[in-house]
Amino acid sequence: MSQPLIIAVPKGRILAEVMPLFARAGIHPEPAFSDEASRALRFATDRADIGLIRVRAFDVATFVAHGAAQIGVVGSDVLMEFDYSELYAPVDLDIGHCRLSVAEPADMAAKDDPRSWSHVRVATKYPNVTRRHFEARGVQAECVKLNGAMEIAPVLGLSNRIVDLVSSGRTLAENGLVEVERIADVSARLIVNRAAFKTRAAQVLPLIEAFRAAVERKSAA
Ligand SMILES: Nc1ncnc2c1ncn2[C@@H]1O[C@H](COP(=O)(O)OP(=O)(O)OP(=O)(O)O)[C@@H](O)[C@H]1O
Ligand SMILES: O=P(O)(O)OC[C@H]1O[C@H](OP(=O)(O)OP(=O)(O)O)[C@H](O)[C@@H]1O
Repeated sequence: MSQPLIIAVPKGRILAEVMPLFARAGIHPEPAFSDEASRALRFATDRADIGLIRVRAFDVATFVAHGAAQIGVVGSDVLMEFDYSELYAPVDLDIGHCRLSVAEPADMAAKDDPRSWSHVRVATKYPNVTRRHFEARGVQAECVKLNGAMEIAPVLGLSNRIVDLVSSGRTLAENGLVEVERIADVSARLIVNRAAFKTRAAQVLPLIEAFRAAVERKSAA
């Protein structure tokens, strides 16, 4: 038999939504996979031809782009940030919905007009997306790279604005911030390494179809 395909899945918040999707696609991981306390990184499934690895959300794209895993599940926010040409994203999985937005302190927003900006200092986990977004409208963005807790940066003077994911808006509100511009809507995608897509088509294509059908079954339910 050929080598098992490796699917990279992000730990953290998407995992809970990924599990039912995998079940609908006919893939059942060993129990330790959904146990966040487990220290294992690699997991078997009930299919001998499919193994899973559980890695950080931003690293899923890197593992798949370099061919260390052939398939992955990752937010479109991560794909936008890395822009890897080695990745093909054939299926929108309709999970992990949120948006990537610019936010600033509420008192600043009350007197602010985004059309007047020429230079902004932004704390973000997404410096590439942020620079591209502002460049497209003639604004120079100076980015301070953080890996989390962006919302605390403005009040401490680290930046005057942030670019981060927003879902309910609760994190912004509890930190005195308001959303002033939406950069993109985000959802999780199935990604495939382009080389594996060609060289292992017999294994990869049925799996893409299984995930497509799993998403359709969910929206029909
Ligand atoms: N509030 C949210 N609502 C819905 N989806 C979200 C939300 N925040 C993040 N996501 C999606 O989940 C992915 C992983 O986010 P998560 O917050 O679990 O990562 P993280 O904890 O920052 O990851 P890590 O600690 O591994 O760097 C994001 O890339 C995004 O696509
Ligand atoms: O609009 P809300 O519903 O409040 O969601 C937005 C928050 O969710 C994400 O963080 P997460 O909770 O994943 O924690 P993190 O800072 O560890 O990434 C994101 O970075 C925001 O901080």
